[in-house]
Amino acid sequence: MPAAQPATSGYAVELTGCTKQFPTSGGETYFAVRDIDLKVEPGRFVSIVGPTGSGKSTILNMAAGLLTPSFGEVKSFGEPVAGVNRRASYMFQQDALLPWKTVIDNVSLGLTMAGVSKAEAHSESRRWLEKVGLKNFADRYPHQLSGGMRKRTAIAQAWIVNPDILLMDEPFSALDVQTRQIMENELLQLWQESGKAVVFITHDLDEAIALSDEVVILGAGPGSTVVGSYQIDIPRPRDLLDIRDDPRFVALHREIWGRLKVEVSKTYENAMAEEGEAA
Ligand SMILES: Nc1ncnc2c1ncn2[C@@H]1O[C@H](COP(=O)(O)OP(=O)(O)OP(=O)(O)O)[C@@H](O)[C@H]1O
Repeated sequence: MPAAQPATSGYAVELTGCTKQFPTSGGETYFAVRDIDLKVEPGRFVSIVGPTGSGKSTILNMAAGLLTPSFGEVKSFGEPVAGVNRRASYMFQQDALLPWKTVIDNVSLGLTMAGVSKAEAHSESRRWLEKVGLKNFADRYPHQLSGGMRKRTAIAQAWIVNPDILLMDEPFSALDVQTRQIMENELLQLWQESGKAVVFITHDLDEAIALSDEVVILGAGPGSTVVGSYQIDIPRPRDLLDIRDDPRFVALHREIWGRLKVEVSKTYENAMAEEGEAA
């Protein structure tokens, strides 16, 4: 199995002064994010929350090495990220399961692509399928799974390669509320015993507070920047099914939402103004 690479010095993810601009169809430049500083220590769970279009996915893509910043620098464990960040696995909102492959072959993919034999990859996949409660579904195809089961498969697929960093872009947003809370609990259990860094994007402030050690807030775009960073000092282990009644959760939610709602309102007002101009 590919062992986790030795943790060299530095943060698991470190963005310094990162700006990303895109060309617009009118030949102008659009600043998605500006001067982003983000530091994620190894083993920490950090969520990024912000209004729609504030650049959350852009930041995650820069951490993954899928996008290069226009200005600034991205490092992972002290090394500049050039090309795909090999220390990280990525989990998208839409899972990346291959419909023509069984669950076990989907989970094995990262290992077989790394040159591990199919027998060994299957044996490791079975261990992971047991961990995520899918051991009796190894021979099913993705279309035969519920939404929660697909997410469990995607989690096993991302974790089996033993990355040091998990980059998760709204992984549970398509699930119903109950399944989502169960998946969040399962993710936390896996993460707690793993020592991996997680960067988690969500629109849902409840989810961000419940899961994280730190919640980072992005401001309204264009040219979004980090407008707040909050340490979530709710003790672990946490039971996510009851955490929303915890007085500390309620207090943190009030404080962070007080900041976030200003940015959400600005985004809404900007969108209305643009619609007005276009009319
Ligand atoms: N490849 C691209 N070309 C041009 N503009 C882009 C590109 N990718 C992103 N953008 C723009 O950059 C801004 C930030 O996009 P991004 O998807 O990172 O935001 P987000 O916060 O993840 O959005 P959402 O919450 O809606 O998922 C948006 O205005 C988007 O339209």
